[in-house]
Amino acid sequence: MEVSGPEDDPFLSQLHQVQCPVCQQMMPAAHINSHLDRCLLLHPAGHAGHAEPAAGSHRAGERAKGPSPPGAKRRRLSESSALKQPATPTAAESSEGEGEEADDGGETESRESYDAPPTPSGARLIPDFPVARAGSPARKGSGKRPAAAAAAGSASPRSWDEAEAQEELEEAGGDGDADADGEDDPGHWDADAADAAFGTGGGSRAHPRALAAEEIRQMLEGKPLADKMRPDTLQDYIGQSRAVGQETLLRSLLETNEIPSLILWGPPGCGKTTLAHIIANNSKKHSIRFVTLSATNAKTNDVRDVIKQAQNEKSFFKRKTILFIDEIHRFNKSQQVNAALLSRCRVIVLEKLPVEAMVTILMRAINSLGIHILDSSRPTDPLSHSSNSSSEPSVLMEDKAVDTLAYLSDGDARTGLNGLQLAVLARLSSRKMFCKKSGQTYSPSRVLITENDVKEGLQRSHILYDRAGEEHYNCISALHKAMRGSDQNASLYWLARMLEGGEDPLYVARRLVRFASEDIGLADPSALTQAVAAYQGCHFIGMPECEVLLAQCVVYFARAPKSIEVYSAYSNVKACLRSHQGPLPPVPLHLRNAPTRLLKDLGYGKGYKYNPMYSEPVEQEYLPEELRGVDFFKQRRC
Ligand SMILES: Nc1ncnc2c1ncn2[C@@H]1O[C@H](COP(=O)(O)OP(=O)(O)OP(=O)(O)O)[C@@H](O)[C@H]1O
Repeated sequence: MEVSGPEDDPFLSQLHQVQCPVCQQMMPAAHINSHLDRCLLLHPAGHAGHAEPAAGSHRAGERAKGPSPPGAKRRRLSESSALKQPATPTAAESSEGEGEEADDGGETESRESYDAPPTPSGARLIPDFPVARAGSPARKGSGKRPAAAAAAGSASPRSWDEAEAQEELEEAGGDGDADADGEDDPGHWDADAADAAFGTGGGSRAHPRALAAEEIRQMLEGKPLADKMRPDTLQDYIGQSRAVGQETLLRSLLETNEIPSLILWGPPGCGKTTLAHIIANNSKKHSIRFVTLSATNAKTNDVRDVIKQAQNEKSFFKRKTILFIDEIHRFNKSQQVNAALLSRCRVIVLEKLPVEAMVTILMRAINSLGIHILDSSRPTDPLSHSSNSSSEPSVLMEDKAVDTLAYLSDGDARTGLNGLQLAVLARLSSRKMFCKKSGQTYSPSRVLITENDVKEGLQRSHILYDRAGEEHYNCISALHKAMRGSDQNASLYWLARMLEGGEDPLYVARRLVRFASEDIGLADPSALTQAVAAYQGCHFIGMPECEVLLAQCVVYFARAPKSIEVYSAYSNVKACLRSHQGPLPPVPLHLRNAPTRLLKDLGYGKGYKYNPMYSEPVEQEYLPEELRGVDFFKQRRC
C-alpha cells in the first residue's frame, strides 16, 4: 500500500488539478465534488456536443425497472459525461475479496448516497494507496439511437473481418491467465482456453468448430456469460483507448506496475471492474497485495483495517497493497471523505463502448461458445459441408443478430453478453421442449439464433442473475421466507425473479419439497404431495410451461397453515445424538428382532408386546433406558 502523501504519487505530484468530466473545466481536485453537484444541475445532459439524455432521472445505482417493448432500447445512456458516475466494485475478482455486490438496492447505511444524484463520490476509489474502480452510473434511461451508432451498427461483416485480423494477432500474444479470484468454480469456463480449443481468435467471425447444442447450453449454465468473458489482460481489454490506449500515461504506469491512486468513472458495463480485475491479476504476478472491498457491505472500520495491514506490509516486508473499493458511491458522505479522497486520486473517465468494440466483445464470446455466424450474403449454410458427428444440432447465429445486439447494448458489454446468453439459452431450451414433447431425439438440423431472439434476450438481460453465486441463494432465501411469512405476493415475486432470471425450475421444485415438511409439516400434510407433484410436473414439461405449476405450489404454501413441530423435534433428536458422550445406548432387548433361535435364547424380542393383539393402549418402553422420559417435542436437549 502506498501510504505516503500525494507528493510521492507520480500522478498527484503533477495533477492536483482535475478536469470536470461534465464541463471539462480544470480545477483543484478538492473542489471537484461541490463543483459537480452544481455542474450536473446546470448540464443535466452533459457537456455541449453530446446527445440529450432521455427524459427521466438517472439516479446512481438505479436499475432498469422492467422490460421494454420488443425492439425498443431498454435503457440508454447518452455519452454525456454527466451520466458517468463512479463505478461499483465487485468483490468477485479479488483474491482477498471480502464481499460481493448485493442487489439489495443498497440496504446498507449508504442507502442515502445510493439514491443521491450522481457525483464523483460514487467512483471507485484508490485513496492514498492505489485503489481501483468506481461505481456504476445509472442503469436506467431511454433515448433515440444516434445516427452514427446506427451506421456503425450496420457495418458490413467484411469490414469487421479486416478490423479484427489485427486483434487476432494481438490476442495471440495474450498470456491467458487464470481467473483472478482463483476460485475453484465448477462452472468455471476459461474463455481463453475455449478460444484455443475452438481455434478462434478474439473477435473473429471465422467459423469455430461446430459444437452440439447441449454442449453450448452447459457452457452457458452457472455464472453470467459477462463474468465468464471478463478479460484478464490488457491485451483483451477492448476499446477505452483514451484512458488506457498504447500511448497513454496510465497504460505505461500499469505496465510498469506503478499504479497511481485512481477513481474509475464511467457508464455501466464499460469495463471499470474489468480494468480493476486486470490490475489485480497483474499485481499478483508482482507480489503486490490486492484487496477488494465493496461499499455495499464494507464499513469504515474495514477500510481502516486494510490500511493498517497495508502499512505493516509496507514497513515490514516492503510490500505494496492495492485496495479496490467497488460501488464507492454507496458509501455515505462521511465515509467517502470526498475532498480528501479526490485530492489524492486521478479520475479516469471510461467511455461507453462503441458499436465496433461491442461487436468484437460479442464475437469473442460467440466464437468461444462455438456458435457459427450465418453470413447473410452467402446463400449456403456454412456448416453444410462440415462434419458434425453429434446427433445434436449445431448452433448458428444470423450476422445481423450480432449487429443488432452490439447496437442495442448501447455500449454496455454486460448487457450485450447477458442478452446473448439469454437469447441462446431461450432458443436452445425451446428446442429441447419441442423434442421432449414430441418424443423425438434431436435432429441433425441447425438451431438458428435470430435478430428477434437477441432482442428478446436483451429485454430479459436485466433480470439475469448469478445462478451459481450469491443472487441464487439470496433469491431462494427470500422466497422461502416470504412463503413462511404467508406473503403470497412476495412469494410469487421471488419465484418469478428466479425463473425469469434463468433459474432451473427443478431446483426451485426441490426447495419446495423441503419447505413442505420443514415449514408446513403436519399442519397440512398434503403440502408434501403438492410439492412432489409440482417437481414431477416440472420434470415432465420443463420451462416455460412448468412455471405455473410452481406458482400454484408457491401460493398454496404461502396460504397454508404452518407447523415446525416435526422439524423441531427431529432437530432435537439430532442434537441429542450428536452431543452424546461415549457409546450410544444399546437397543432394548425387547425391541430387537429375533430371527434365529440363538438370538431368541439371548433374550432378543423377549417381553415385546405386539400392539395389534391388544385392545387397550399398550404400556411399553421404546426409547433406550437412559433416555426414558425424554420428550423431543418439548425438550431441546436430552
Ligand atoms: N473494455 C472491455 N473489454 C472487454 N470486455 C469488457 C470490457 N468492458 C466490459 N467488458 C465485459 O463486460 C462485463 C461487464 O463489465 P464491467 O463489470 O467491467 O463493467 P463496469 O463498468 O464495472 O460496470 P458497472 O459499473 O455496472 O459495475 C465484463 O465482465 C466483461 O465481460
